[in-house]
Amino acid sequence: MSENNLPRVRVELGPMAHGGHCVARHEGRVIFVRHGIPGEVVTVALTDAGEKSRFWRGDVIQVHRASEHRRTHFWLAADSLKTHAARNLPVGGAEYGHIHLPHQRRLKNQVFRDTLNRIGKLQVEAYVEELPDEDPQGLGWRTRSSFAIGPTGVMGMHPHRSNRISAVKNFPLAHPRINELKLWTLPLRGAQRIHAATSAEGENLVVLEWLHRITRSTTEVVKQQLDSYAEQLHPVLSELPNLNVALLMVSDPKHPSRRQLLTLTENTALTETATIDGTDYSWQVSADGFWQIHRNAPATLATAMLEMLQPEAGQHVADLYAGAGLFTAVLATAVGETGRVDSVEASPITSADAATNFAHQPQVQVTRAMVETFLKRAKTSWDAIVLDPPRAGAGPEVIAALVAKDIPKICYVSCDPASFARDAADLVQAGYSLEEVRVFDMYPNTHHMESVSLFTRKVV
Ligand SMILES: C[S@@+](CC[C@H](N)C(=O)[O-])C[C@H]1O[C@@H](n2cnc3c(N)ncnc32)[C@H](O)[C@@H]1O
Repeated sequence: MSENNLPRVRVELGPMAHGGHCVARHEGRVIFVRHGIPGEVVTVALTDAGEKSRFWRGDVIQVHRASEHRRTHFWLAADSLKTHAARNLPVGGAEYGHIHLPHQRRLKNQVFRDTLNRIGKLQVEAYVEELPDEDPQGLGWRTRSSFAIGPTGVMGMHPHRSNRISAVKNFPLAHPRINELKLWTLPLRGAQRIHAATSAEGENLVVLEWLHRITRSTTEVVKQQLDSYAEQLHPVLSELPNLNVALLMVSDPKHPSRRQLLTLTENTALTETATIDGTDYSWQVSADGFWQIHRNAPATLATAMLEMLQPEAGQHVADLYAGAGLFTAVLATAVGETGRVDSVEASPITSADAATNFAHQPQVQVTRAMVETFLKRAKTSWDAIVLDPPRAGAGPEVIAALVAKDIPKICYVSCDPASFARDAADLVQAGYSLEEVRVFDMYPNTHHMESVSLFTRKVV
């Protein structure tokens, strides 16, 4: 038994797989092992090892033959060797932190290539690119971070696939301005989550969240709770540096659209800015609206999209899964007032941000709709589209609708190689060529990556 009283096995680690674990075998069973590096010989504490399970899961707790690419983890809370030795579990969110950064990128290369081959039967050579102005250790890039709050008011994070909360203060992947807020010193007891963000302009945002059923009969109770919490928080808020937006939010865990808010500041949204292809842009992004989390992601992704799609003045294009309109803004500049951009987003909050952001650009039409529904209703087609779906990907229904529209160029922005491989295979099967793929190390020290790809309609 390990220090955590978990059963343990000694194995040699095989290749890195999609999801951030190495694949190992023990007595005929597959084990998904986190916190290792392919080729290492390690002892694994089994965190999930049901007799009937098809495969097991575990964490490396001891290294017998170390990879030359192993380094001491930069963060104790996520260090598997040290947390297990202290009878604890590593928190998620920095599961590649024990690997030198260049080797993290080599592993992501291999995972991207293998996933596209295994799921999509596509042969793709991609080189994982570092973002401009990246920290040498890959730290301090997250402009958005969320933390759990325990029953005693302690701020923390969850270990992988666990409900436990391990206390956390400074989060090395978070932007230094988020750590400077010292969120753990706030009176947090009673709340369930705290979210923080810092904009490109250096303005900060804090949202305290409670999970609570919201019905007609609880509305008044919830309001009283928020008012009483606001009284506790008011004196502390003035101490927080550059605080631009502070919000208390109660969300109904069963009905995510039911929320009650109390705003403690004049503003309810951050202003994000970026310079792309020589033009300065700004976007309003609401406290709980979507924005890319790496500080250099907006400019990097939008530039890659422009280079691939090369939209021209007068064209009719669409930005699907548009969020607050990162790609919409640069597309609107490219097509100009004689062109048209359809910007489609399902979230009411983020779509309202987009409506505000493009209120004075007649060439942009913002539509709040599910992409599936929008495509079914659309009577026209487009010269080119951008597709930036959530992790689950666009899916067969959307891909089939796009194929039916016979769109010459599709730029697919993806944060998940597996769903991208499935959708890419469907596009290729339907007659598109995968012309170009770029993969970005947009989430250093985690297993995640982002890709931007261009598909063109084959001329027959
Ligand atoms: C990965 S984000 C991209 C947002 C934007 N392109 C950006 O870079 O800021 C995906 C967006 O799709 C939205 N979304 C998710 N499912 C959707 C659907 N079925 N139809 C429309 N929008 C959806 C989410 O609310 C989110 O804003």
